[in-house]
Amino acid sequence: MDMSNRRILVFPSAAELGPALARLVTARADQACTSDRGRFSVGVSGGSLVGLLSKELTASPNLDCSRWVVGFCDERVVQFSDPESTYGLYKDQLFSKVNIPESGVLAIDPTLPVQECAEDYARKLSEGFPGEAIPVFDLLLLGMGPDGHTCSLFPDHPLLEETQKTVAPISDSPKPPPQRVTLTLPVVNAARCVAFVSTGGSKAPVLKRVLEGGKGPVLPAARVAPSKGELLWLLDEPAAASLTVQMERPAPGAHI
Ligand SMILES: O=C1O[C@H](COP(=O)(O)O)[C@@H](O)[C@H](O)[C@H]1O
Repeated sequence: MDMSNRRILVFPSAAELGPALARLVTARADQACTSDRGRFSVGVSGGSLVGLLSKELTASPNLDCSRWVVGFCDERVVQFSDPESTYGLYKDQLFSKVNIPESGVLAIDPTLPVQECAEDYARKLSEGFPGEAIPVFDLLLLGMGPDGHTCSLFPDHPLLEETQKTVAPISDSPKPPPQRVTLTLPVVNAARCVAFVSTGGSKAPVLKRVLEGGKGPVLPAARVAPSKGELLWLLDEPAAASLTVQMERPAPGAHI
């Protein structure tokens, strides 16, 4: 796997990582909005990212999201009012506080059975990325669980081998809730930039395996390798504690 486009950026703590993440998102948004595309497409993940991203973006001065298209890297098939709903959390913490147009948020329909929900979300993505055989996001923001899963792509799961669908249903997620929809690896690896955000010492052992290799099957997060885009890992010191690979420690306020 070609790792020449991979950068590992380490910040003293999540408190320093957060503003750097916001600078990354806003810089990529400005770049995309002033390109021929005239808009910024970003895919967001759930879990710990929701709070961090929402806090930092809502604190960003003069944030203009009017030309953003937001998709979900994965989503739990539960009602939006359920605390497990990633959309529900972002709606409360981010979408309701910034000027993202409602039409710019590509959300699942949680009233559908999981298979139809995935098909419906795939159709929304296809309509949201007209003329693209596979949606090419400007930026995907990913998390990683302590088992090495990313999106809702879990270790040893057959969905890791999906090559045709852009969105897949999963009804046996080892992490609750069991029913979810997820972008597939071909979509993740087609993005212009993929940024993982991983913080805390509990992630250190899995990060070592994902970023440095080792025995055992390749974990889902280690299969993320954008074919033409960049791959960034934003870590805090506790998460990076066991790593011996080359890392960057950006100066405070630096653009990444
Ligand atoms: O279940 C999920 O977990 C992953 C990782 O979450 P984290 O809380 O460990 O950061 C997340 O990226 C994914 O979107 C979510 O559905």
